[in-house]
Amino acid sequence: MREITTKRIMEMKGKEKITMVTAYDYPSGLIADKAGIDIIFVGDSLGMVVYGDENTLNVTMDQMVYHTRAVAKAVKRGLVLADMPFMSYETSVEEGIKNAARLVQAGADAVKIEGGYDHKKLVKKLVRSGIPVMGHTGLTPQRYLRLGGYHITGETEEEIEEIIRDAKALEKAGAFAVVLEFVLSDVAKLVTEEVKIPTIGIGSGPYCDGQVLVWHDLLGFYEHTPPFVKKYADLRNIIQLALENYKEEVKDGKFPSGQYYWEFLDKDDFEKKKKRAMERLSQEESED
Ligand SMILES: Nc1nc(=O)c2c([nH]1)NC[C@@H]1CN(c3ccc(C(=O)N[C@@H](CCC(=O)O)C(=O)O)cc3)CN21
Ligand SMILES: CC(C)C(=O)C(=O)O
Ligand SMILES: [Mg+2]
Repeated sequence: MREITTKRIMEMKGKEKITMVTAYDYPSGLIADKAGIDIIFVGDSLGMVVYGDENTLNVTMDQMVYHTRAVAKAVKRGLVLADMPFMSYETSVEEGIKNAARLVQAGADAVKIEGGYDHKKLVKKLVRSGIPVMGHTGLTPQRYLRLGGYHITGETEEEIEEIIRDAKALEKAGAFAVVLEFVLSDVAKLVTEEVKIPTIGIGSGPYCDGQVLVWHDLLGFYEHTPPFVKKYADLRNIIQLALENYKEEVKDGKFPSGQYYWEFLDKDDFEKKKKRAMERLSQEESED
């Protein structure tokens, strides 16, 4: 059992801000855990930031299982959360349960689904089966085609109603928290006040109970990140400089220098062994 449980996350509401970051492999899981992040999240943003797709719709259960396993091996303290990918829970409650179980068996402590009200039956069944669930409302990227892109949410009264309805349905069904993605901050504040479960914001302002960002965005791997991202490091530039340096040193014959390779100390010994090896080779060649 890891130190951070869904129970601990729920108790943090109103007391301590919840921190969450995505991770997709062993080294990122290790670093996020060592940094003391509360929730280490294998998001389906995987499809975009790791696999280079323009949306998250091509991510498969097999990919989520594979990446969850790598992250789970690294994380000792934080809560490991895994996204349910597109069409892994929409077809039926049974399908959703089966797929959530695969993520748990790969090492996830909880799963996240997009939506709330539409999936209350699934959430209830998962929680009863022992699988903690996080919901997700506001901008739901798995509805990319219907939404026609990634836009801010909560501007109309219908949208405000839908976001609150989702959050309340999730709370009632037993979800332990809800992500509010790209929601106007006034609306995110209202939702945070209206439900007892923690709200975790991304692009939704400071009134949420916690914050989540995508690994590649906050570490500066891209030029084009969503407008709500603060870049805490410029790793793309650091990595590019390191690679250019490596390239130059190889081209100039500076790498590898003495400390990075090994040679015979006794050159006579080498000459003897070389002679015998070469003789054996020409013997074999004449036999072929
Ligand atoms: N790397 C990454 N970071 C994310 O935060 C993230 C993903 N990928 N993929 C899934 C969703 C999609 N997200 C996004 C992506 C782009 C915008 C964005 O650029 N919005 C622009 C244009 C919106 C419009 O066309 O109206 C904006 O200025 O708001 C917002 C949220 C957030 N999520
Ligand atoms: C943007 C976050 C909340 C997400 O769902 C993901 O990274 O997949
Ligand atoms: Mg996601």
